[in-house]
Amino acid sequence: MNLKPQQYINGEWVDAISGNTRDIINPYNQEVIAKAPEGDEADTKAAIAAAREAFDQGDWADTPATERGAIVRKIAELIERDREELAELESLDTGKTVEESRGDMDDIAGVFRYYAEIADKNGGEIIDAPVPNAISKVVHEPVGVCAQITPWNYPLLQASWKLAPALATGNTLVMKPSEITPLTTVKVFQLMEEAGVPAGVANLVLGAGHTVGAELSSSLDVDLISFTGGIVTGKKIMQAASVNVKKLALELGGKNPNIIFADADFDIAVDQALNGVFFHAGQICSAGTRLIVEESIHDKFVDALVARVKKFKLGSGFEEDTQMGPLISAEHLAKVEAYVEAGIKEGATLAVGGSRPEDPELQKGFFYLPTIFTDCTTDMNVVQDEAFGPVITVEKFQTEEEAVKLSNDSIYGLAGGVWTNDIAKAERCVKKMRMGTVWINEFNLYFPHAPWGGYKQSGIGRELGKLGIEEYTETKHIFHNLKPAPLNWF
Ligand SMILES: NC(=O)c1ccc[n+]([C@@H]2O[C@H](COP(=O)([O-])OP(=O)(O)OC[C@H]3O[C@@H](n4cnc5c(N)ncnc54)[C@H](O)[C@@H]3O)[C@@H](O)[C@H]2O)c1
Ligand SMILES: C[N+](C)(C)CC=O
Repeated sequence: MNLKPQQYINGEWVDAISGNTRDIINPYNQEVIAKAPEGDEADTKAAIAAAREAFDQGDWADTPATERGAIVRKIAELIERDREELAELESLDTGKTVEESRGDMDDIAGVFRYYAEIADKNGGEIIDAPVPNAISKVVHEPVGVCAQITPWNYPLLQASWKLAPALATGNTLVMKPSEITPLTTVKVFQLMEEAGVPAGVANLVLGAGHTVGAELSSSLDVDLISFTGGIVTGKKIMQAASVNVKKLALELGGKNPNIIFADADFDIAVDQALNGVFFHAGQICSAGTRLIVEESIHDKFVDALVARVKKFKLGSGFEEDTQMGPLISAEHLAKVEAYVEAGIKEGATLAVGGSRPEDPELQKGFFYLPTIFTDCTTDMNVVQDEAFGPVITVEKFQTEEEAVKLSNDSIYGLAGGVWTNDIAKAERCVKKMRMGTVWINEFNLYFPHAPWGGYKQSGIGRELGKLGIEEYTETKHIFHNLKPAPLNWF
């Protein structure tokens, strides 16, 4: 690996002020692939000061949006140029297959391109004011200094959803990637420098959540915090951010229902139900881990899933025939194991999986077998809690109303799916499903043009699409009286 992970503060590549480092581990074999600086509060304060100075004294916010858009477009081109290197880094760091990482890199370049194109199409509007001799206009301005905190499962993809709109709209920023998967974010900051992002505009601090993340959340010099990660952390950030009433965007977890009606195309629904969960070993916020299957096809459907799951090829993300890689860390593996054990104790039936694989080749990695639980009911923790691993729970339903009711019985509201050939039924269901994204005869599809985010405890705000730009702008009303006159009241 050629990359030397460093922090990027005020246009300089630097180690941690403390000199501390953290080992970055390959989850496939536990080898140390890099040593990253372990920044802390001091590094974070320096990065915030640089971003503050660049916003308050620099030219970035006043740079014409077409010019900012051109730089964002250049970043997309550089990502496309270095696609293979980025994909391999992402797979080394996360364990996901290189094929998946290549797809991520294409999505990421697409996000930068999308925001490059709409950077200069966020103009204001003239209001028809209800008073004569006046001009009343609404303009959109950058929010200021943005803190951006990302998780380990889609490190660069989640970063791109924040970086591209923030830069396109003239903000300055400090990004903190997950401390265990910083590599592609470091690389993309190199590309941002090459693309011409001015010093101080985009800063990168590497380190832990309770130090770097907490400092970003509680700083009085940060105007907005955009966070993607777990619900527990999200709540802590929301509390810390109240110190100066920061603008807040939270993309949190999900426990996503996937409803299968008996009239769905059976083979397609089976195939997509598997894809909906087991990509990246289920470590996807929108994974369709909660299957809700019509009773009349339940047994046949589960049998078909189990038969397919037994043939999954687990292994290195760098081998072409690998379908599923390892989990991210020993700690996360232990969490998934505990979740499955708790499910068994609660009375769910293990249809397949439920342990680590025995294959000697896989013993050094954090592998867990794809797992399916049947006989599940909504009162079980295993149905309510996010496993964030390769585990499906299956519930049964008899009527459309029951299926919808089950799907909404959750503190989460990120995403959900419905499989049926009855168009009216599909539309009735998705209208009632309380989630930010709902797919009909599809699962887990996302693209830059459509907004992404959660209802209920899955978050606040939206990324992607035009709403993704709105997160990074303040709206100002300017009223200009062309014929001022005294009121003669006092
Ligand atoms: N809604 C979405 O689009 C989306 C996308 C990806 C992941 N997720 C969610 O992310 C979670 C998995 O990611 P994770 O384990 O990295 O989440 P996490 O909450 O543990 O960590 C996310 C980030 O927050 C930082 N952090 C931790 N404690 C912090 C604190 N006190 N203050 C500030 N920052 C802190 C971490 O260092 C990391 O960078 C899952 O719940 C998943 O559903 C959601
Ligand atoms: C938002 N998404 C689906 C790309 C990743 C969630 O973990």
